[in-house]
Amino acid sequence: MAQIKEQRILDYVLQNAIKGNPQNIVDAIDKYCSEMEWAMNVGNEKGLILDKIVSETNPATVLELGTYCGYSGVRIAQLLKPGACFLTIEKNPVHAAIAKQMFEFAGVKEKIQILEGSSEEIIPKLKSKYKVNTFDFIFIDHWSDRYVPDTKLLEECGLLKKGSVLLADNVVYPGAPDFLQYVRNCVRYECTNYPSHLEYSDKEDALEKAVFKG
Ligand SMILES: O=C(NC/C=C/[C@H]1O[C@@H](n2cnc(C(F)(F)F)c2)[C@H](O)[C@@H]1O)c1cc([N+](=O)[O-])cc(O)c1O
Ligand SMILES: [Mg+2]
Repeated sequence: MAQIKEQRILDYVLQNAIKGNPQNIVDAIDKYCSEMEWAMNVGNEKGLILDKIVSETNPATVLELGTYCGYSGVRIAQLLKPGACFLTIEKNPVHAAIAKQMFEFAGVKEKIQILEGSSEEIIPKLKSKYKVNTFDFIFIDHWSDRYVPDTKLLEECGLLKKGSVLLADNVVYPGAPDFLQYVRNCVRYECTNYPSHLEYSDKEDALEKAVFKG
């Protein structure tokens, strides 16, 4: 038995999913986490909402905060047009190593770059070090107490442009009340709530979309 849950999820995928088939890998993670061990992947119910919003946005530049095992990274990467730039920030080196292997197995490693470190240290360097101008789509799925400070940091660093789409997971459970309060009361965002359920659970949860108005 692998020593940590995230390694067991990766092992299950490597042994049971079809290499180079992103959707099959996503389905395998969902099967393992619904039948064997719960894990904090966005899951399929919220994942289908994520897919729809990514497809509608058709982003050329994507940022994800909170890679974890790479589940949402694989979901998003398979929807991106050729040449799109996808950066994902992960603070935990063990999670980053697992996600890297997940992306390799899924065949999306050329589409997505894992940046290891904290958001507060990496976001200010994105323009200079990673040649990013602005992001078309940002998926926020890290610690909920970082949602507001990181959103403000993205604004301050000039990484948002008119029409940039921010999509935040878990705004109901575990909850991000200060984020909802911030984006819903700020004239610079147009917000939409997408009620759903917590992954692999019947608990209520929701995604919040906040479009930056410039
Ligand atoms: O805690 C949850 N998510 C936190 C997610 C955390 C993941 O994001 C990474 N991170 C931390 N900082 C950064 C950055 F980017 F700042 F560097 C990245 C952490 O190392 C971890 O891999 C969660 C919890 C529940 N739940 O039901 O408890 C359900 C969910 O869907 C969840 O996402
Ligand atoms: Mg989440």
